[in-house]
Amino acid sequence: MTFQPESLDPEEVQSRVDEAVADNRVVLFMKGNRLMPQCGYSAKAVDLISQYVDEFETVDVLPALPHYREALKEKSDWETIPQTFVDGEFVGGSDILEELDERGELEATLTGAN
Ligand SMILES: N[C@@H](CCC(=O)N[C@@H](CS)C(=O)NCC(=O)O)C(=O)O
Repeated sequence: MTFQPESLDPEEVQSRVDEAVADNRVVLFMKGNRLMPQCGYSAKAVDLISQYVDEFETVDVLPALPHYREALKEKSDWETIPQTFVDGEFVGGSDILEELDERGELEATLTGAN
């Protein structure tokens, strides 16, 4: 059987991004998935988030990378992957997650705890 990559057009990707951000408190757009990240930055973001929340959504951008890059940039004004959104708001990539963690602010950012 031949493997057929998923074919996604820009509008489909835009609505997947909108829905993922709207429907999940914490969502990480990444390369690969939680179990098999395909980029060190995505792996770092998974590790940082997993310290504080068990349940979070991940979206693999690799099946349509150029479309996801554009759709995400529209929302976040951020050029690179990974991208984390919490409660509908863009939080950052892996460096920003790390900075928040070093300042002791990541848990509260992810959980809404004060
Ligand atoms: N410093 C960035 C690193 C992220 C990064 O440089 N990502 C690269 C490699 S995964 C990227 O998105 N490149 C553009 C692309 O692949 O479209 C962060 O804080 O997240």
